[in-house]
Amino acid sequence: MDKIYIEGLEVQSLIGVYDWERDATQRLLVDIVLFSDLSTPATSDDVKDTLNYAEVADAVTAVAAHSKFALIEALALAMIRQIFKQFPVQKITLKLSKPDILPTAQNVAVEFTRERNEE
Ligand SMILES: Nc1nc2c(c(=O)[nH]1)N=C([C@H](O)[C@@H](O)CO)CN2
Repeated sequence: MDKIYIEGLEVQSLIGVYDWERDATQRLLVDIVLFSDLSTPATSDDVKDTLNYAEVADAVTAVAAHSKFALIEALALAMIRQIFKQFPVQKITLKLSKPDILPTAQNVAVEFTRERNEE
């Protein structure tokens, strides 16, 4: 299956388990793989025939901005659900990173792969 990638998308969200995380938004990074047959847009050269990655990035950014989850797991799945709601994609892999949170680790992240109707 062909793929569209969105890598290192920076978003802001109110996220975290602890009280001190509930006052200000934090920087998160999102990596997304959209599994989609790209044969038609590759031939037509028309954005109407494909998943517009700019629109997907906007949708995910909005989910982050308007949510208040404790866990990055919950936010990641909410992002996947919104993509399935708005776009005709059959399968998604989404990795959500919280890179600024642990002083002794470069990154922490969760990753989900889901197919439409199995979230
Ligand atoms: N599996 C997870 N573990 C933890 C999370 C999380 O979202 N998923 N979050 C926290 C805190 O909010 C963390 O970011 C600060 O220690 C702890 N563990």
